[in-house]
Amino acid sequence: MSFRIQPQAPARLNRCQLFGPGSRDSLFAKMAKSDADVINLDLEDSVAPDDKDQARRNVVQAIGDVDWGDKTLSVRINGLDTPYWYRDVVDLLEQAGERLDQIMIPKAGNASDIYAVDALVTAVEKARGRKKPIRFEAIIESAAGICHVEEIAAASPRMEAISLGAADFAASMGMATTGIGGTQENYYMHREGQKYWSDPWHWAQAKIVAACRTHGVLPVDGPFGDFSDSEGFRAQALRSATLGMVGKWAIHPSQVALANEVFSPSEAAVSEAREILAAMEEAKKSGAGATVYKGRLVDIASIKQAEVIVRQAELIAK
Ligand SMILES: CC(=O)SCCNC(=O)CCNC(=O)[C@H](O)C(C)(C)COP(=O)(O)OP(=O)(O)OC[C@H]1O[C@@H](n2cnc3c(N)ncnc32)[C@H](O)[C@@H]1OP(=O)(O)O
Ligand SMILES: O=CC(=O)O
Ligand SMILES: [Mg+2]
Repeated sequence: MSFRIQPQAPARLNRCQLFGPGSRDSLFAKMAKSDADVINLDLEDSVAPDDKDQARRNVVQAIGDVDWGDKTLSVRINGLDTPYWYRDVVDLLEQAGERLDQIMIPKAGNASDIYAVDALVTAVEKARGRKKPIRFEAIIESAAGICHVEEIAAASPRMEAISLGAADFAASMGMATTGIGGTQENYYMHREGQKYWSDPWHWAQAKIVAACRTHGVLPVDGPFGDFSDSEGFRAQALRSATLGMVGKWAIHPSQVALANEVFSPSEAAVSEAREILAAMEEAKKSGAGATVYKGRLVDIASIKQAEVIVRQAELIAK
């Protein structure tokens, strides 16, 4: 056991991140009125090359003009392999108001990618006297990104969240699919005439969760492309939550309520967690480190497990 205490991830709700193209400004007010905890205005892959400049102008304007309530407001800039990203950063920080909370860095491949954006953001913040430091979120969506996810999580004190981007990740890995997340037809085990579908995203998700938890960053599941398949979305989100992720993207408004539901602990789960904490308090009085709750072992580790659920419930109740 390391003597270093595992840092807490930022105490903010991140159950659903709703995306919308920066080129579709008619969506911004609808996004602001949604129940998503985080809004991602996109300058990257949902915006056609010819629309990049207009999308950037739309987003700069909307950051100040739209009432975003108490949501975390994030803009996805273009990748560092494009000619657009530096202009995204400079215009956002020079022209958009202090309401902007976060910049999302796509296709992060190593810590130097985060360092490069950090250097530019830091310079413009100082030059402009911006009071609120911009936070970062990154997307792991390449073979390099997943190999270097731990150094990416640790790359800057600005880092607050990391998502898995299933579409670009699949392409970079050479995966034989055009699906964005979810069950893949050909990824199954076979036994006695039956197919048992497995989860090709599992290992990448688990690796992201471990890197994030090591460095106090929020792990988030990315897009689920088939927005007409709500049960598929729910199943994917439940698996992500079980693995330790705190939320999931919505690429259509119909996915917001689903994500909020899955990443909010149920009343039953919260009651059970509180009962476990109470049972352990009783055990402590008699000097015991372990006791029996509903016929099963609970011990000091169970306190930490229960606290994860209670902390999330308290954040939601705020
Ligand atoms: C792999 C990746 O990089 S994922 C991240 C980048 N991708 C994105 O940002 C895409 C985000 N989503 C979208 O652009 C759109 O939802 C699309 C293109 C998928 C579908 O758009 P539409 O065909 O307009 O969807 P649809 O007709 O079902 O919309 C229903 C309603 O929701 C609204 N709506 C659609 N998308 C959004 C959104 N992202 N946020 C808020 N409202 C939305 C529509 O304006 C419409 O509103 P109305 O009932 O008042 O007319
Ligand atoms: O950017 C997201 C992805 O899935 O790719
Ligand atoms: Mg992508």
